[in-house]
Amino acid sequence: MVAAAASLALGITTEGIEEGWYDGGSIAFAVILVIVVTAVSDYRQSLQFQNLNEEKRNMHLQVIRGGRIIEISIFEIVVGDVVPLKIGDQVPADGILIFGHSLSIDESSMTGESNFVHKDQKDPFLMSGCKVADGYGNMLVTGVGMNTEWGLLMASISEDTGEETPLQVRLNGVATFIGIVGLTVAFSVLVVLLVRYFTGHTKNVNGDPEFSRGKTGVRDALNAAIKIVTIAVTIVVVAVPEGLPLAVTLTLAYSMRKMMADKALVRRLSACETMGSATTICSDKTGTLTLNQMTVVEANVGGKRIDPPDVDQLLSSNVTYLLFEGIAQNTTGSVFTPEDGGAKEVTGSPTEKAILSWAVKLGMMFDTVRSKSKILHVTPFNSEKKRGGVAVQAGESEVHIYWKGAAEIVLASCTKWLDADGLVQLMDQNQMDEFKKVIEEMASLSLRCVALAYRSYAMENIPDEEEQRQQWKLPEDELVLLSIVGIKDPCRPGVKDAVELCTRAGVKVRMVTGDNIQTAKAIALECGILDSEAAAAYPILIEGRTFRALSDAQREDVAEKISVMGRSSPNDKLLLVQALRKRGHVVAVTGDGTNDAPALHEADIGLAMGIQGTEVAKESSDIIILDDNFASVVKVVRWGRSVYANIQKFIQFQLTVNVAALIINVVAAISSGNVPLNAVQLLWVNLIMDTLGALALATEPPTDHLMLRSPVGRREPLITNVMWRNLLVQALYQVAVLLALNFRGTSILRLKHETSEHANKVKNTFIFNAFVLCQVFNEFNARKPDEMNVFIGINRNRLFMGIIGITVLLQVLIIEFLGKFAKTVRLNWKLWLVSTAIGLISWPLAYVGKFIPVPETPLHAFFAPLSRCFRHPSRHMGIS
Ligand SMILES: Nc1ncnc2c1ncn2[C@@H]1O[C@H](COP(=O)(O)OP(=O)(O)OP(=O)(O)O)[C@@H](O)[C@H]1O
Ligand SMILES: [Ca+2]
Repeated sequence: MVAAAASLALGITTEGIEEGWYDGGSIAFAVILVIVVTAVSDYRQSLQFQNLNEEKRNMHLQVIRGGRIIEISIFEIVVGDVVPLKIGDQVPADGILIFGHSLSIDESSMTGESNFVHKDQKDPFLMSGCKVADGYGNMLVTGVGMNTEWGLLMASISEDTGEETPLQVRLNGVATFIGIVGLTVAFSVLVVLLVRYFTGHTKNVNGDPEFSRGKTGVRDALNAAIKIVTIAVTIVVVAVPEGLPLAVTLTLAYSMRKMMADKALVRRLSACETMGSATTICSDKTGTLTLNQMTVVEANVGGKRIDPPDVDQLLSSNVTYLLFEGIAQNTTGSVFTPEDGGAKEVTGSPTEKAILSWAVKLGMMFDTVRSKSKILHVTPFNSEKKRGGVAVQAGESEVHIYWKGAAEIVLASCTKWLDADGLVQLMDQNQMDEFKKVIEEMASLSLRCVALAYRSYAMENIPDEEEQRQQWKLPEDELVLLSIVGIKDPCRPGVKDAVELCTRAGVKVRMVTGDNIQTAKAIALECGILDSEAAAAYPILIEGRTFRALSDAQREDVAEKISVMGRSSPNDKLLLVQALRKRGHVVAVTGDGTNDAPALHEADIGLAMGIQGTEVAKESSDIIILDDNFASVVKVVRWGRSVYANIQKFIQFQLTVNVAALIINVVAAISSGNVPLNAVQLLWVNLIMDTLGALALATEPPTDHLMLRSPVGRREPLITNVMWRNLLVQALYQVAVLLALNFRGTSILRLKHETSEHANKVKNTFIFNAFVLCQVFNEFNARKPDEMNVFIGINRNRLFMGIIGITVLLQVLIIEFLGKFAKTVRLNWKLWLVSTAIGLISWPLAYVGKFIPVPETPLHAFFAPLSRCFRHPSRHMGIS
């Protein structure tokens, strides 16, 4: 802009207002164009991010209206709604607790203190934005939106989306490096040109020196000096790759938007690109690899295998009474019976729903059973303990304690069992083995096993005081086994293919599940995580507690081999992630539960489940998988790789232009004192390669090719050897052709018979045109740095074609009609043809160039010893 203003002022004073404004005007215009295009695309990006943020805040939750549980968006919640809360939920509005058990709330987001606050009748106030740390309950909404504490808090904080991703940081490094090279070169050119001019070494068209002391006026000298400065400034502008950050934001924003359609909501921008370099995925089983549509298909009650229709004949009423009471009271789900006699609606977590539906089929009347007894105390289910219990008052002084949870864990606490006639039998070793066999059989059918047990307890042993009762721990020994149920949760269709895709892409898939190890194995075999029964041995198949017991070093060794971890607690997941990361893996982890938060946090990319995931898990995650599907996780990998690849394409394209433009201008400036590409032309080239190039290359959709190579991991350099090769081949070609034209152009182009001034103009215009066309054709090459056919899928990328079209159109306009601004002259059709041919050659050249083998070791590794040589002595000196 300074150069523009200076040359505008000078132009007008020297050549008059009519003619003189062209020079400065066109520079100003070019600069303004660059600024406008950049600003517009920046603005569009920020709009998109806003939409995504809106989407991020749009939580779905369940509320009770008219006794019925319905699902609504958080924006639709109103005062008077009753909201059921369970562990991991975020309190969606301000409200008061109307009933609850062991409910404790993490108010750290409001108060900043991270201790849990117990909520009951004495302290029933719930503030929106807080998390449920334990227990469950119902709250009545009393305030929403801006009328809540949270709303007030949020209004005072504006969200910060200006974070820089690791890729951006790395790119800034590259950009700074290129910028410094550009500055150095520009400065050298400036010095050389100034020296040459003022020592009278430059000749005008007539062959006389342009400057001779005493003869040349101050104004002419100043004019020339400004021109030289303008050239230097332009070289800087060309060299500084300001399009790089733009390309990153463009790619990320484009991918984010497209990923939404692929059911992945990106919470942290950098996760997109990190996901591309993931080397392993630790996936949940339930809901991610399976459908999370659970149904009880096997059941063993009273030691007998039963099917719903003939319960009455098989089981005594005593058994069904205990069973139903245990199921109806020891649950966070519910059954709603519509008044008009429609089908019963069962709600709750999938496991709960399966068990409730099964009991309903057996004839359980949910409301009736619930009203018969009173809940005294609850120990909610969590993934750590893998069981949940409840104490209910059954009679005057009798208390029943029910437990429900992971089958073999509950079974281990049983000392008796209830037979089909309702008689309590002692659990001898034989019977124990019998039940274990039942569980194993169910598990090998890939069923999730849940055991139900109970015990009687005397009322007087339970603390009377409400407060003491809160501290009271439900007894969990000497249980009487009631039933073992096997719940089927089918494998998701498409998961097998997704796993295979990952394996081919060099990304190892590991299953980490809270489920029984046999169940886990059966599902892993089904979806291809384990390829054979034989492979399913320690340590490929491992139980959480075995892994937990290892030493840190052993754990690292074992972690790499693990394919399936069964009966894991959320902490085991964390240990696994830590071990893998220590081994240099880039780890992606999926999680749903509240206790998964640490593992999600620790992982390079934490993926939370959108449907089953708790708010806490979502908040610790980087990406939310909206449909809980493993296949979507794999799509995220694909997108991540595409982000990385697109940036690489753009860098290759841009560096080629940079290197070529710099070399040409520097060589020409130093040898002849003139540059073939002037300021306006260079600005135009800059626009093509920075802004338009970013637009064209950043939005390449991902291809399957991306999933055929191994992940880049943590250490691979941004500019690979393959890219250097492609880049150098093209840059050398361009430099050779254009320099030949620059020095021998008049004879090569048969311009001998023209006046030398015109010949020079035609020559320079031709060089400019050929240079731009080289870039246009090379833009195609940049699409596929490592594939032979650079045109695959080109018709699907409309934006790319559009931008190429616009670039060519503008180039024609500039040469043919805007010659005054760009200092060009019209070219005849022959010259157009020749310059197109020069550009076209870059296609076969790129093809042939790809046969040049490149070393595996990254280029900078060769320089490493060199730079170490330089660094060591100085360090030595520093010490002494
Ligand atoms: N609501 C529940 N009540 C009692 N027991 C349950 C309940 N839900 C699950 N279980 C038992 O706990 C076990 C593991 O639960 P956990 O929450 O750790 O795993 P998950 O998160 O469901 O599975 P994954 O880790 O594969 O996603 C299940 O195998 C089941 O036996
Ligand atoms: Ca889980």
